[in-house]
Amino acid sequence: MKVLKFGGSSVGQPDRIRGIVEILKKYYASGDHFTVVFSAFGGVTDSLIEMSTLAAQGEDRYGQLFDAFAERHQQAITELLTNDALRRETAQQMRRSHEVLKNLLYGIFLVREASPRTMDYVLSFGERSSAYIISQKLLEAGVPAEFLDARRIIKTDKTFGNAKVNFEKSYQKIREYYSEHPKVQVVTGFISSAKGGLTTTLGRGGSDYTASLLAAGLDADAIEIWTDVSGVLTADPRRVKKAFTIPKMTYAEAMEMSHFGAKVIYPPTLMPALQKRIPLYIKNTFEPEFEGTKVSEESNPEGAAVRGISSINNVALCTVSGTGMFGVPGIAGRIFGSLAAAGINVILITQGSSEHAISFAVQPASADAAKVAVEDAFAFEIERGVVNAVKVERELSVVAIIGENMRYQPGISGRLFRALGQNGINAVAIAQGSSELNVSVVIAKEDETKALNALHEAFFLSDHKTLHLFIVGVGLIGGTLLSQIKKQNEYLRERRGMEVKVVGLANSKKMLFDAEGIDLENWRTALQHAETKIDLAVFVGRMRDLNLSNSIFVDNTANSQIASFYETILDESISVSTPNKIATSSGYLQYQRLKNIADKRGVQFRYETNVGAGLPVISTLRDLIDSGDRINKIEGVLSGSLSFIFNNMDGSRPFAEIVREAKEKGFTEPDPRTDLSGKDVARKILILARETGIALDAEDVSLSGFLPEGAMEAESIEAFFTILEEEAAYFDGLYRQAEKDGKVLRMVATLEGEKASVGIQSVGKDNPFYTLSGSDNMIVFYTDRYSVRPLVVRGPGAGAEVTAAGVFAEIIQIGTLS
Ligand SMILES: NC(=O)C1=CN([C@@H]2O[C@H](COP(=O)(O)OP(=O)(O)OC[C@H]3O[C@@H](n4cnc5c(N)ncnc54)[C@H](O)[C@@H]3O)[C@@H](O)[C@H]2O)C=CC1
Ligand SMILES: N[C@@H](CC=O)C(=O)O
Ligand code: NA
Repeated sequence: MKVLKFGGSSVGQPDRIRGIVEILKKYYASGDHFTVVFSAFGGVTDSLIEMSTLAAQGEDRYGQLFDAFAERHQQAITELLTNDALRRETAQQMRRSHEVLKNLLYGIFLVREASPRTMDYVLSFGERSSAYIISQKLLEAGVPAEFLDARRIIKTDKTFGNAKVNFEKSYQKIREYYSEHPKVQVVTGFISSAKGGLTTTLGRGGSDYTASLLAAGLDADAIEIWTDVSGVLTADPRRVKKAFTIPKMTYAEAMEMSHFGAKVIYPPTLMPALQKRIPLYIKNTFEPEFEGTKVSEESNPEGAAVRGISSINNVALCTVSGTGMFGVPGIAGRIFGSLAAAGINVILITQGSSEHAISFAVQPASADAAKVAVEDAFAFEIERGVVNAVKVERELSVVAIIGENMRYQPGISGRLFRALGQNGINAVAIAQGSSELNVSVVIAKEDETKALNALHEAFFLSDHKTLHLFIVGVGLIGGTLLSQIKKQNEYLRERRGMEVKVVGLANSKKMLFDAEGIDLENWRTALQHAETKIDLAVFVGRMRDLNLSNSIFVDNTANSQIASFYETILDESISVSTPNKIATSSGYLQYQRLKNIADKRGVQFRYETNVGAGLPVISTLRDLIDSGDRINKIEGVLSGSLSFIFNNMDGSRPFAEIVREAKEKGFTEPDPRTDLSGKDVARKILILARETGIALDAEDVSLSGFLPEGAMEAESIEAFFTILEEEAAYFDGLYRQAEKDGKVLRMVATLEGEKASVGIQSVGKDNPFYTLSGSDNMIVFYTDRYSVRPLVVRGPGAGAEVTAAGVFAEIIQIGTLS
């Protein structure tokens, strides 16, 4: 025997009922024995409450509500039943029943009173109507169904509104009734009766309770709760898009999930079934083939540690503290005794081992009453200053991870707090049940959704996460990065379980946001037509307000203003990845500060492409240092554009033309003067010095350039090119001089001890830099371990594809770390 229950919105409309009838026909055909419980049609219970409230207030508007109620049921009969005789009979029976309700409401209207006892009677019309109509429909569909008014079998006391069940008597009645009625019983949920035939109701979740009582009374094999969601999900799908159905969970886990807000089942009412260990299935009326969730006593110590994540959206945290609490027995008893006496429900309790403070969370509406209750109880101590006034903090949420297997697996809390920390979410209070069934953390309410998503990723999708990118600068590097992301997204999704979403985009004119991810097919047009002018303060504000997990800010500009926002961004616990060298090569203190803020916030500040573009230069240096090597000297060709230019000088073309080509190939900075002056190289060796641990500033790098005097005074890039053209002979002379000696020109940067220098050199065949070609960079590390032969990193050190790829790889690394 199985007990099925269909509730609320899954019995909202006639076509949904037809779907349920299909499900039940299959059951019947399969030969299974079953009985089925129905709630009132969706919204009906609320409207019954409203009409009786209006009637009790003497408002004759109740009549309109009643008419709509009667009409809705008649309509359902007309739409559902096709057999004329059956339809007429059903309609008539309903009219008779509703006539009673109408008289009842009139009575309420006359005496201006709807007592709980009367209310229960009024409410019973909801379930009696739905179950009756559906039983008739089943009959018509060929299922030998029979309407059963649960008042005949479920017996309670007279606590109207929330009656206490007399289990023995009810079970006996259930067994008797079912043994005498072999047809498929279609039962009213929620309603019951007390001595004298008085109608009672079973309180919140009442129809689940009815199913549970029937199952216990009949020693059923299973209960199926059919609803409009696909079982119990790993998290609330409205907040966590990637939530998925939990296939199996224990009763204890299900209870814990529902305590923390998962509204799918209401376990207190399921107790009778749980006591008899009857497994419970939660299934979706809209997806009947889907397995849903099985709740039973089977535990699976091998399975995932965390079963689900849940939250309570709005709580207040009250803290009782004071020196007078230390080592004094009975304090907790008095606090919670006073709350119980005031009828205040406590959601969560935490106590520091110092015993100086006890905090508890309550519904915000109870916070003031809780404060008064506890302060009254401790009036004497408060007066003497040994206990402080109760502190109340509001606008908080509780998030909880739930699972029986947590007790077998160490490191769960570590993962929990790491996920929260990396997303800048502060834990206001922490509680862990000693059963280890849940760990709850109180956080700011505004962080709730982000926390749920971060935790969901950390526990369920460790091989699946979404990175949220905010990209400023969509020129050469930024634009290339976007097309690389677009091309690679599918691979990342499928092979790395990583979704890269660009949620913010800006150039020097406009900015654009889409929390669902900007379409990378059309971003150019979308950005061009975006409504909002660029304002980086506003951009950063949006990042903060969107509050998305795994947010990364990517700066693909060469702009110093953008760089000046890194501090705020990192402080918001958002990682930064950038090819822009401004922040890392400006003031040393600011550079240090950014690194420290990133450390403090547990986020990443990364800029590998600052030196050698996509080549692994900074990471190699870090690895050497971290593993205990000592850097004695770094020597390098660090400019891709200068490399290209020198490698292409052969006396046949004017210098300016080669520089133009370097610019067109995307090797130069947006302003090529930065490259040609040697400034870009100076910045790079400065960054390497800093990474090595040497506190240098830009003016400490000695730079000797090779441009003719006055060239850098050019007022624009074009004017600069004109000078380069005019000075063709000068550049040709440089080349010819080197060539005569069998040498080539190289701009070489050196860091030795604490001295950094940059200058042009003519190098011969014996020099390792001689063989470089194209836009090659070469960085040579002389260290204690690499002393006889140095460690060398070499390859193209500029260009759109390699640089964007370096940024992209860095983004993925940040994502993997978070
Ligand atoms: N080209 C290369 O090989 C390498 C370049 N880099 C660095 O990459 C960065 C980008 O270079 P490119 O893409 O060539 O520059 P670009 O000039 O092509 O693009 C710059 C982008 O930044 C935007 N932008 C500028 N100022 C802005 C502001 N105030 N607010 C918002 N957006 C602004 C522009 O609209 C444009 O979209 C530079 O910092 C450069 O040093 C680093 C390594 C290699
Ligand atoms: N303009 C730079 C690009 C890399 O930072 C260069 O030429 O090396
Ligand atoms: Na690099």
